[in-house]
Amino acid sequence: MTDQESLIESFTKRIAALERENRALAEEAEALRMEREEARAKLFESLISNKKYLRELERLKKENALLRRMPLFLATVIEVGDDYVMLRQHGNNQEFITTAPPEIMEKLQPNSRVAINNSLTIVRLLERSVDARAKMMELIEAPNVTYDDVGGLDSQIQEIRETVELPLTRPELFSSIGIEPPRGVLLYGLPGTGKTLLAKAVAHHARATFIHMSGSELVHKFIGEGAQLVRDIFQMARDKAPSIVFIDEIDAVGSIRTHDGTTGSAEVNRTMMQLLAEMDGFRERGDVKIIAATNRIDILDPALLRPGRFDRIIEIPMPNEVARLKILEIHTKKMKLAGDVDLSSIAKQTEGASGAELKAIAVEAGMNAIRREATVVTMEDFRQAVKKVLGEEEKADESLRMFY
Ligand SMILES: Nc1ncnc2c1ncn2[C@@H]1O[C@H](COP(=O)(O)OP(=O)(O)OP(=O)(O)O)[C@@H](O)[C@H]1O
Repeated sequence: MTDQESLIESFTKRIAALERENRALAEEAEALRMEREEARAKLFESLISNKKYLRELERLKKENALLRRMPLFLATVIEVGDDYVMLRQHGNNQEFITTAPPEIMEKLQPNSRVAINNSLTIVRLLERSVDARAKMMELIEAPNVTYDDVGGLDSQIQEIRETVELPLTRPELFSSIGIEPPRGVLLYGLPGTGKTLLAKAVAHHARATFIHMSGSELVHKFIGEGAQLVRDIFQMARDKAPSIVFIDEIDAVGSIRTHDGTTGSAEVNRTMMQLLAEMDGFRERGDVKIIAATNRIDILDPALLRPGRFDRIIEIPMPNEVARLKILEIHTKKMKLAGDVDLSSIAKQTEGASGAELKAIAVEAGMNAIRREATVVTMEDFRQAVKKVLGEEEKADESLRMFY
């Protein structure tokens, strides 16, 4: 082969290779073009569906706004399942099963309060009311206070055991004898004498839920909501039964002074009427008991004291010397006391001190020891504590005298 011929042959091969390469590139370009077309078609499709979704969203928003404007009803959640909610409607107490949008559903819990529309669908979770209710009451499953923590109230403990504890723990005793179990008691006495403590101890021994509501908070903090809150509290007591509803400062709700004809008094009266209705509705439900407490039995509305409302009215007295010693022993049980500490002599010197003040004396004596960086509490720590706790009160009394 001549040089020229071999040159031609090599060119021909090169041309054939370039042609193959060219074809491959053209095929690749075609595939890319197809892919781009497909992507463009998909984009177009999603733009259309996006528009459709936006329109649907707009429609749902309008519908939602409309639903929110329509009168809504109140209900309390009883049970939450995976895809259902059981509610009890306020007012008619009807129970039913419904659903809620996922964002509400995940926040629902038993006892949440919700707004429902005409078709009984949940449209809102009412956070504020629930918060208010949670703030105003203390709920303890079974308080860890026992009768041993209560000093000097033996006969009162005995009475409250018969009227509150026994009907909760042994209801059959009452039904077999054929008498109606007591529904509740009223404790009255000066501040700090152990009324709350005693109520908690009963709840402990009866293994009952302790629901604490403050009469004065009910009236002063939750203006306009009192009656509803009373209803809610008793509903919760029924849900958490066996339970004890402890109404502290009941005089704030049920005092004779609340009948002065003002708007405020009408509101307090409504709360009081609701309370009486709840108490009267208790006849058949043996597993919810009421313990009410007051420092001012003298101003209590006679309607509350009428027979049949409270089964016993129990006085919680100021502790005498024996009781004061018992209370001091209770509150110094865990303290390291020096050999010279004579609790009986402290009990003698503290005439007129309440249980709460005796506790304050024990705590203050402990603080004195800590301040001295000592490891035991001495009689001198107690002497100073008595002076501080009871002395300050005298000073306070003196300053009050200016107003007499
Ligand atoms: N009899 C008592 N035995 C032991 N501790 C007591 C006694 N009385 C009061 N205390 C102590 O004082 C604290 C306050 O008492 P508590 O709240 O029970 O009084 P209260 O009668 O309910 O007062 P208030 O009428 O002001 O509500 C108790 O937690 C307890 O530590």
